[in-house]
Amino acid sequence: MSWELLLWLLALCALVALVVQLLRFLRADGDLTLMWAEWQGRRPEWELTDMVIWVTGASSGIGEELAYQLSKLGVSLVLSARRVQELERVKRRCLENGNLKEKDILILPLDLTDRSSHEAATKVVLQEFGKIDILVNNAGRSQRSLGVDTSLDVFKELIELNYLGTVSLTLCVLPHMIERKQGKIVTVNSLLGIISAPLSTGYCASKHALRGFFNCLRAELATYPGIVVSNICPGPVQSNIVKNSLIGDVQKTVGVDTDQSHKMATSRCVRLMLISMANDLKEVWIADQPFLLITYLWQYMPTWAWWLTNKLGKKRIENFKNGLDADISYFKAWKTKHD
Ligand SMILES: NC(=O)c1ccc[n+]([C@@H]2O[C@H](COP(=O)([O-])OP(=O)(O)OC[C@H]3O[C@@H](n4cnc5c(N)ncnc54)[C@H](O)[C@@H]3O)[C@@H](O)[C@H]2O)c1
Repeated sequence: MSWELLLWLLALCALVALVVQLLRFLRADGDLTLMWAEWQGRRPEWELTDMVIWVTGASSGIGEELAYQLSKLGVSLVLSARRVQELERVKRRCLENGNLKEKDILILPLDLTDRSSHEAATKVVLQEFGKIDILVNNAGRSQRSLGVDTSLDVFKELIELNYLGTVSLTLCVLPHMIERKQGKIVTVNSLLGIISAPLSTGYCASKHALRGFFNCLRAELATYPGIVVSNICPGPVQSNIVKNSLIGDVQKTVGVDTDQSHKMATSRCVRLMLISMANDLKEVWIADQPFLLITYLWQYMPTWAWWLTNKLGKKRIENFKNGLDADISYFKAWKTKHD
């Protein structure tokens, strides 16, 4: 074989490898660090056992699914939200399908906006289990209304709940982690804590604030390498978030279920969250396409990203005004299925 042919063959192989990697990248449903951790990293089944894990917003959606997946790992669970009956339902399912016993799950009712209750709640967990290894700040609420049609009370409520409530609970738990020089603070943020979209002015503001707070906190805790501060940033995921979203008035929510088949399955999002926790990742992006690509674009080419955001944003508003899920139909063909 001539040298020239050999070189052509090598170049062809390199091209095929590049195309394969590009296709993999396009089909990924997490950022590259997360995908690497899923492929080569530590398994949640090895890393997260024997831990005390406190999950807020455990009565529905991502928090509920997190409780189910954690209950299979042999941890001690603290389940918090406002509705005790719903938490009891989640606890029953954890006991039926997981590896935990009654004494391993504590139901701890908590309203995140009632900041005066956070210190006492933290004491209850410490009295019950003696330590808190992971705090999962998951409880939160979204918004579906144009900024111009939204009362100031809605912005206030979203900041009180998503931002101040989360910060307050974290500040109650943090001294305990500092004393032990270890722990993980895992906050379910959103891609909307990085990028922006119409109909979510107040929600985006609260999640951007949260990301700023936790990124600074992580820098301040650099002298405690055993304390991990992690931002989980999902794109659209199946849950009750849209149904519970505030519309222009703080007393009003969307209130109805819309088709969610285009969104990532809750179980897949939670599995990737567990991989992130097992590998101490600082920030992860979890989303199907096109949301991941749009986020990369925001990161590297903001001006182009704005062009695309404005195009998709028009569709988002149109969908919502037609009574559909705001994100339902821009790029159905891109959707990747993992479940
Ligand atoms: N589902 C998505 O598409 C998506 C995308 C990005 C980020 N998130 C984030 O994920 C987190 C979980 O949301 P979800 O999608 O599971 O929605 P969800 O509505 O199904 O669950 C929200 C949970 O938060 C709890 N909660 C609400 N207000 C509370 C309060 N005042 N005090 C205590 N608990 C309260 C609810 O009871 C519920 O358990 C939120 O922080 C949300 O911003 C969701």
